[in-house]
Amino acid sequence: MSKRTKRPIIIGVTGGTGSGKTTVSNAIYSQLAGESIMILQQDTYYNDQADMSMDDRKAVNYDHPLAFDNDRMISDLEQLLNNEAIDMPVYDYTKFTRSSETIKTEPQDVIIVEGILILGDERLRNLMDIKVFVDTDDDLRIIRRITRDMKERDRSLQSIINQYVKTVKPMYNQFIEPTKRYADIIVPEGGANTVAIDLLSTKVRDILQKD
Ligand SMILES: Nc1ncnc2c1ncn2[C@@H]1O[C@H](COP(=O)(O)OP(=O)(O)O)[C@@H](O)[C@H]1O
Ligand SMILES: Nc1ccn([C@@H]2O[C@H](COP(=O)(O)O)[C@@H](O)[C@H]2O)c(=O)n1
Repeated sequence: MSKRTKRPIIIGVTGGTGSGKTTVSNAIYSQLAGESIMILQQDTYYNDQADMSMDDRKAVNYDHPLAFDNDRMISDLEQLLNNEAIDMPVYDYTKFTRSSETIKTEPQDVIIVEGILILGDERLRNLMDIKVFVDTDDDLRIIRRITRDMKERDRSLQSIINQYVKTVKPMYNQFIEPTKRYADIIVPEGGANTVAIDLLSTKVRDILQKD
């Protein structure tokens, strides 16, 4: 596989929590195995909260645009676009902050940018070639989130319900759902939508082959 000389292709994949963004991104990644491709998750760019107490960290509204360090994410993306490696942050949900380690990440021809609020920032939108909104019913999303957060993010059922009612749902309605209008493609049902995943992978392969 030879590397392209052109600017990398950036695909933005957004949608509410539990909609299937990670599943869709991983499916596109797998379909394009053999190509030069990487995934950059917005979650790893949550603000660094190492200096805050655990109680204060738990009280943060993680579904508000100000919870993210978009400046760093944009600067990392620009570095990748300039063909430079980045020190990608690592996020630890169980500690509610970034880990002290970073992962040295080389630039790739295809960059999938995935996260709940990536289309809310015009600077991020302007970097994307294809913008995808994964659209899944709210009831399915909360069911999936409960299962996942109890298993993978060390959360209790009660804490998930409290957070959902207090911030996750209202912020989705206020900040995330309205970004659907910026999407080029709306994918119902997320990872189960193999037709949409095939179409997206074919489109990206097509762009790569034309260069
Ligand atoms: N179509 C599906 N059917 C059942 N479970 C799913 C489906 N898609 C995703 N999941 C599960 O739901 C959870 C959330 O999916 P994920 O892709 O991580 O969503 P997001 O990244 O949007 O939060 C994960 O545990 C995942 O395995
Ligand atoms: N410390 C944190 C950080 C984020 N969250 C929640 O994660 C959601 C976004 O990630 P998805 O994979 O579900 O899209 C977001 O809704 C935050 O509420 C958290 O609970 N704790």
